[in-house]
Amino acid sequence: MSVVTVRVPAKVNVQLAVGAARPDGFHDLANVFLAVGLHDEVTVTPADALRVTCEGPEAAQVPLDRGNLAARAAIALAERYGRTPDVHLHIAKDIPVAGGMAGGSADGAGALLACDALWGTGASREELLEICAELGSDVPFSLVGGAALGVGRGEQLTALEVGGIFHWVFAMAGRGLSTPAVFREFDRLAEGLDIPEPVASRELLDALAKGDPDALAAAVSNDLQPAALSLFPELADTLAAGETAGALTGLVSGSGPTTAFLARDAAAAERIAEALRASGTCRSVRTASGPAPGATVVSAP
Ligand SMILES: C[C@](O)(CO)[C@H](O)COP(=O)(O)OP(=O)(O)OC[C@H]1O[C@@H](n2ccc(N)nc2=O)[C@H](O)[C@@H]1O
Ligand SMILES: Nc1ncnc2c1ncn2[C@@H]1O[C@H](COP(=O)(O)OP(=O)(O)OP(=O)(O)O)[C@@H](O)[C@H]1O
Repeated sequence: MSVVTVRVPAKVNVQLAVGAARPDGFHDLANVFLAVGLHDEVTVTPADALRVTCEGPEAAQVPLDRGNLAARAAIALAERYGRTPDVHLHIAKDIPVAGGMAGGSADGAGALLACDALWGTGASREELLEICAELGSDVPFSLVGGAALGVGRGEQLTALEVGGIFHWVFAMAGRGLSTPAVFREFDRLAEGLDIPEPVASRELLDALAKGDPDALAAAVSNDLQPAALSLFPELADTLAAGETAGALTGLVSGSGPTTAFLARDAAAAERIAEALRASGTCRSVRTASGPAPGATVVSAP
């Protein structure tokens, strides 16, 4: 009997520039991802048939059928290598569900790497990244971690240099937001407007390379934020509470509704977290720093 466990980080989008809707319904992006130290762990064990279980405070919201991204990853890898995906996938979930932090994508990348190690397929990194891109736009980044610019629908990655550790506070909201619904709201708000091609900000890339939190705070942006706020107006109160508490900046993480606050250092992050907890404007608060490594095998036979 063998068992493989893979640890996978969450992400925050420090820049999310969104272009007009494409004919296939997706949007071209300039998506600057930063992996942060909140993790899910996916453990894979041989079994008689494919089975998914999940533990963690939000486990009840995670689908356990073949729609789970971890199950889809196992099926995709098995198909490619002409075998059956007879495994038990267990997810220890710490990344908020439907929070805009790529929790499902993390489980997809984690299951892929875990099954690959268990089955010894010998798949190349490129092949694994190709399967990730088929599973979802955020999944390739969950595999590679660190910091990267994603173009196309976000799946075509270039690794970015990061010159320091950035300290973040994440405020989890009382309910989730659906990613497709937020993109649809973006389209509605963009109606009649001329949407420019999405491009990465030079100032932002320089701030990351220098590891300079003040410069990063001045350069972050999220084109999905107005859409997320339109669907979830109370997020404005959370953003205001974080900024009042001394965050260098606050923004919606990806499609939301998690809000992310950049702090100057770890002590400031703890102070901001305490103030956010006391503000009553969010369900829970976590601190985490980044960049964090991508999907990593932490225990294997
Ligand atoms: C908002 C982000 O999390 C930012 O990193 C991602 O763009 C979303 O990535 P994801 O959750 O992996 O998204 P996918 O599973 O690929 O797509 C879900 C849905 O989001 C919308 N979508 C996603 C990515 C993209 N570039 N354009 C889109 O319009 C589409 O409606 C799509 O059907
Ligand atoms: N392993 C999984 N974990 C969580 N949700 C999953 C998983 N697999 C499929 N889902 C489905 O995907 C939906 C979105 O969940 P997820 O946690 O990935 O959102 P998200 O963090 O907002 O994603 P992203 O930041 O990539 O847009 C959930 O509501 C759930 O129905």
